[in-house]
Amino acid sequence: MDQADPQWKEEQARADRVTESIKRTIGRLENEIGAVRSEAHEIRKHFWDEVTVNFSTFDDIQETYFSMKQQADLLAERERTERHSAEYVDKLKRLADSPYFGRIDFREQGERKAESIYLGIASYREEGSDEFLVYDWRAPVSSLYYDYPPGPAEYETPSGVVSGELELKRQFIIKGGRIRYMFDTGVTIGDELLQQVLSRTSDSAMRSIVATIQREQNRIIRNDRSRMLIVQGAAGSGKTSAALQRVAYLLYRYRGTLSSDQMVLFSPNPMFNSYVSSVLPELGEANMIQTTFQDYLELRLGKQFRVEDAYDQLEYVLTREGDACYKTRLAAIRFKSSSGYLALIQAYLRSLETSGMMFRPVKFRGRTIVSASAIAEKFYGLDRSIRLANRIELVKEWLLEQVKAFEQAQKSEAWVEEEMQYMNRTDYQRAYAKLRAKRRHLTRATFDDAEAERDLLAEAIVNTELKPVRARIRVLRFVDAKGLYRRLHADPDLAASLAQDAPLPEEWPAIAELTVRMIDEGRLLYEDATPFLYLNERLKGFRVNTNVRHVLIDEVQDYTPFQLEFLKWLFPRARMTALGDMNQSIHAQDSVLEEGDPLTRLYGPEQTEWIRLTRSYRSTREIVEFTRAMIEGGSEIEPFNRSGEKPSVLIVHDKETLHRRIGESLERFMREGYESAAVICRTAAESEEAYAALADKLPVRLVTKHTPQFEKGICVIPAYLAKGVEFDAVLIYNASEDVYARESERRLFYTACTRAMHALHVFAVGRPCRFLAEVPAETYRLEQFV
Ligand SMILES: Nc1ncnc2c1ncn2[C@@H]1O[C@H](COP(=O)(O)OP(=O)(O)OP(=O)(O)O)[C@@H](O)[C@H]1O
Repeated sequence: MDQADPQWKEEQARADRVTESIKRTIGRLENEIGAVRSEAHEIRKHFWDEVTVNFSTFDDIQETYFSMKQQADLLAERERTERHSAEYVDKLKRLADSPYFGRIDFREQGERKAESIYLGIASYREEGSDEFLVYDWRAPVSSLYYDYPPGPAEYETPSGVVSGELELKRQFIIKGGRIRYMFDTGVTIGDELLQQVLSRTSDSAMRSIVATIQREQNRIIRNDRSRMLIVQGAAGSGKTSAALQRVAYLLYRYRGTLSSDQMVLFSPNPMFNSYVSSVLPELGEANMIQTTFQDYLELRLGKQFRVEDAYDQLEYVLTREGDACYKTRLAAIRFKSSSGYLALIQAYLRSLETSGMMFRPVKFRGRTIVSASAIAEKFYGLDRSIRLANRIELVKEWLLEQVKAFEQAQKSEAWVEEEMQYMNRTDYQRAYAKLRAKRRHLTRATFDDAEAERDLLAEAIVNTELKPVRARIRVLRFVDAKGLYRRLHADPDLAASLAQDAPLPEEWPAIAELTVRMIDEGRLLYEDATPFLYLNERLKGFRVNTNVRHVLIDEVQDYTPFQLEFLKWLFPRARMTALGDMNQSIHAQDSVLEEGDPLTRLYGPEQTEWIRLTRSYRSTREIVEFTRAMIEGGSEIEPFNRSGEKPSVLIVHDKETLHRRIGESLERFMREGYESAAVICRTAAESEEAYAALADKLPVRLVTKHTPQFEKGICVIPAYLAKGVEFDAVLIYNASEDVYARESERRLFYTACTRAMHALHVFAVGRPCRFLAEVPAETYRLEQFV
């Protein structure tokens, strides 16, 4: 449709009316905010004038308290009103620029006339009017827009299903109040608009997809039945986008009972956090909590061990093939990430209920207050039906009592006498004042009594000195989780006797030896971090977070069954949304998305729902046709109909030519107006090499695991850090057969190539790797440079 069309004119006239109305409301609200702000200012200024302060009697104190509280409440109320109105004004300003993106005409069954419903990022109606000029995209009726082409349609409301006929579906792009594009859609929604949206160059960050959400994505966004929602979707199929829209939807659907700090998104790395952080604010919502699993591990284990991170583990796998322990390490990663190892640890925990617990003695100044064996005796003397963690709690109380008895006995020890001699006057008086406060019956006369005085001071000294002992007991330091984990590896019979259902891998003796060596060096390998933490928490009682109601895990294929089990324990009141693509699992372990389906087992099939996404929106048809040929089952991936140039495979014979050609491609991409390009490398070391070769000719940035911010421009990045993000143009640094030599790197390579939106250049020094050899020749252009 073009601007001369009478319908276009009609729509523009309506858009003008709506924007004018919104602007009027903004003006009115801004005045109101001004008034409330100055009222709050006045309250603050005259706060004490309005408060009667009198502390003479109990009644006066009470009155003072109430009058202060009244003033404070008044102030808080004004501040709240101001904040809410300001937030609403921000939302309205966005609406004034682009009030809506869709219109549906829906005729409800039994009605003669259809109602026109306009959809935008928030609802809007004029004050005093019942008519919604704009409906929030999350309102029940709005789902018609996403779910149906014109024809019979229905939508769910809290009070039941509403059926009828969708007579029109129209899409708009409105900017600055002007309609830029307008389409009526036929069969599927959004194709034309989606074309528009997808063909532009990338911003520095991810955007909301509110105007073009697809039907399958809408199922993810509005799903509020299942405890566990698993989304298995092809690269670029909109998993992350749908997850973020889902957060916005849930905040709307459960407004008043659900807030953004009750939702947590687990991201693959900190840079990804910054990449997605503007989507929710763009929709006028506050961001959920964003974190990484690594952050959590560091927080919990960082004091006890030097914990290897996921990237160092991956770098090891990719670069240290010649290492003496390489095979052992690979076997360790595979086994320790499996459900079999989880079962082994669970069997170990069960066995500890009857025997084998390890404790550390409670000591003070080199003397044992309670020995490890006495603790064990107490522990196993307790009723065996009590859970491990509860028994440990009881032992804790018992130990504190033992320390109390010990404290009494210590008062007459020589060291106490000695300490007393060294006490200066201030310490002395302070100790006395403290004791006096504690024991109100203490009188001056008692203090004069030398014997009593000595006794009291001795008590104070012993008490202070024993504080750290009690603190250690309270944090359960007497439970030797490290020793227990070590023993599982050090005692060859133990693991074998526990692993009855799932046999140990044949490399177990070597794995066990490696783990013991690491623990003795104060180190914990990444594959041991979560299992160790799991054992520790199950023994000591999980520190759970009951506030969180929704946990979203992106790139779930890179999690182990352990980590997922862990998150389930950690957030006992949360629903989980797990999004992933098994073709993008980059670690050496089996992916949870395929290995015996541990994801479904987590909450059981009744509470679990799977949604599959097969359409890829990120890349052009040509790029999808090229990349999908690299993976098994790739033919199921459907490209969205958007064309671009064919990917290029460029073969060079030396690094010098490689760097020159990469430089030329990059210059061309920038000339063509691409805003972001990435030279994707296999490892951190290769990234450094590429960066060193390119940095003096081009404005490139090197991305490392510490890079916090996603920015546009050109970057050099290892493949595993490019997970989840996208670039207008991607250049694979060196896809030669000696670089990507192993079958196990297929998915890493695929992940790297699928980051490209519009252009993909794959370089290879010498013969290209096997993954390229398998791709049909007609899907790419081959260039050779001598
Ligand atoms: N319905 C949609 N409308 C417009 N753009 C979309 C839609 N769905 C996805 N996209 C775009 O496709 C690109 C890929 O989306 P997203 O990153 O969410 O996919 P993903 O499945 O998480 O990808 P990956 O697994 O490869 O990281 C993004 O640019 C996103 O904006």
